[in-house]
This record gives sequence, C-alpha cells and structure tokens, in this order.
Amino acid sequence: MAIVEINDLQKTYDGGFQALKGVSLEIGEGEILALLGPNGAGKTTLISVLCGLVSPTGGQARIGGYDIVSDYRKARQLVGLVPQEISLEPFTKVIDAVRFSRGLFGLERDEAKIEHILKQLSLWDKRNNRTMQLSGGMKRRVLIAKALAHEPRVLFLDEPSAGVDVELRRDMWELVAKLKADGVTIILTTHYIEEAEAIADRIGVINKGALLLVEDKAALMERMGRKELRISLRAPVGAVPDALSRYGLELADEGGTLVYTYDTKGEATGITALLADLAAAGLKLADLKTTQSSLEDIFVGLTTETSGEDAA
Ligand SMILES: Nc1ncnc2c1ncn2[C@@H]1O[C@H](COP(=O)(O)OP(=O)(O)OP(=O)(O)O)[C@@H](O)[C@H]1O
Repeated sequence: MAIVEINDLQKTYDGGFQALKGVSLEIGEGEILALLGPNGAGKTTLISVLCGLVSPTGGQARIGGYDIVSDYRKARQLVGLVPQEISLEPFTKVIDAVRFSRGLFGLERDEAKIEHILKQLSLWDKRNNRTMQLSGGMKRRVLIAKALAHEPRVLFLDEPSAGVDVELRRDMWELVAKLKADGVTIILTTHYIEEAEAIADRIGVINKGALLLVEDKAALMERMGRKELRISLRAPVGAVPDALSRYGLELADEGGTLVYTYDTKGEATGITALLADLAAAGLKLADLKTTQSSLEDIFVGLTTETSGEDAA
C-alpha cells in the first residue's frame, strides 16, 4: 500500500521560479526511496512541501491518506524530517533535545521510547552531553533521533551524508537498514550515486523540477549489467549486412562503427560468433573497445538530455 501519494505536485516560488513542475509518485510502506539529482533539482523543495514547510502551488499529496494541505496536522504527525543543515541548541543535553521534539507533537513522555531511539543511534552513552560537545557526525545522529522522537511512519533524510566521512556514511546506511526493519518508510535525497546503490529499494532521478525516472534498483542494476562492444571498421558501411541481423547491431560514426550491446550476466556474450560472422561477411576490423553502462551514465545521460531541451 502506498503511504505517500504525490499527484502532479507543483511549486512556483514567489519570484516566479518553478522548482517543481508536476511531480507524481507513490511510495510504498516500508520502502526506501532515494531521490537522486544535481544541485537545484528540486529535491529539498519536494521534501519541504511534503513536510508542510513550503506550500504547493498545484497538485496534491497525501501521507497515510491525509492531504498535506487540508489535513496538515495529521499528515505532519506521520512524518519525521532530518534537515540538511545542522541546527541544534548548543547547551541542550542530547536526551532533552529528543524529549522536546516528542513534546512538540503533543505526545506523552515515554522514557522507554526515548531510550530505544537513543540506543538505536548509538547515542545512549552521550545522552547527558550538551550538543555542542558532540562531533559533526554525532550531531547528525541527534537530528535523526529528534526526527524519530514522535515515532513517525515516514522519515525524510535530506542529504544525510553531505559533509560526512566515509565511515560515518556507512554507519548511516546501517541505520537506515535498521529503521526499515522497524517498518519505517524512508525517502532520502542524495548526490551520491553510490549511496543510492547501497541502500535504496527504488531510485528516482529528479532534474529541473521534474521526475525523470523512478525504477527499482534491481532493474537499474540489470541495465548496468549491459556492456557495449564498439567495433571500428576499416571501411565504413551504409547499413548493417543482413548476415549480421540477429545481433541487433547499431551503426555509429557514419557507418564506421558497429555497436553490439550484450548482457554481462548472460552465459554467453555472443562475441566469438559475432566476430566470426563479421569476418565471413567480409568486414575488416580496425579496433575493438568495450564500455560498461553504469547508473552514473544513466543519470548523466538523463540530466544532460533535459538540459539540452532547455537550450532548444
Ligand atoms: N525560497 C525560495 N525562493 C526562490 N527560489 C528558491 C527558493 N528555495 C529554492 N529555490 C530554488 O529552487 C530550485 C530548487 O532548489 P532545491 O533546494 O529544492 O534543490 P535541491 O535539489 O534540493 O538542491 P541541493 O542539492 O543543492 O540542495 C533552486 O534553483 C533554488 O534556487
């Protein structure tokens, strides 16, 4: 069942800038969705609209069935937000900061719950430290603890590993996996393709306010498993010879290159047979090169394609 339903969501800021151009998306309960996109793509705007911090100028969204505008309080109660910027009261003790966040939602004190959250984030030993005494990574954990204090069902993490070292980033990934096991739905934004690969169930690519793709990570990985063999010919051809039709070759470089795409996970690549058939068809090779498509290629391809449209 979808816990977050987004339908044609739009945001035009006061100055006229259109930061969201009609985003539609459904996120299932317990899912981890990574929103990948370059700076200024609209990721923070999308999260801010869903959390009720920025008002949409078109479309609708519901969280747990509650409209984010007309049923704002009920929708907001279901979400936790970990912002990009670290903003903590320096003199407040860790445990008090988390208790306070829970109180903001009108929930009764529940020390067992607070203890569970602090332990889950490895903050229990630091519970009586003032937040200013903590390292940057620990401060980020406090932000997560605060966001979890009212037991939200959906957690938004805006750039959780921005400015975080590699080790802490891995800790963060483990934590996300633990939260998922607890049934929390997680939507995170990131610039790091590696991060999306490591933890997401689904990956959404957003650029210039539009969602370009949402796909299961496994399906994207399947695409990544494809490789290209580029065969440069000594003499260009006008068309792919009929004798080679079964290979699905494409022509590039004005007939000077044949491009063969194959699955690296397949038992046989078909390359040996292809090369034999090429020779039989009388084609002479100048060079061979293989390239592997990666999530990064897909991402760069998608985001530059839309930049091109803008320029046109
Ligand atoms: N309050 C605002 N008023 C006008 N324009 C804004 C406002 N907030 C954001 N924008 C613009 O909207 C666009 C999207 O910004 P947003 O912060 O959502 O992007 P992002 O994908 O989160 O980027 P980043 O990865 O840099 O955080 C940017 O061009 C930004 O300048």
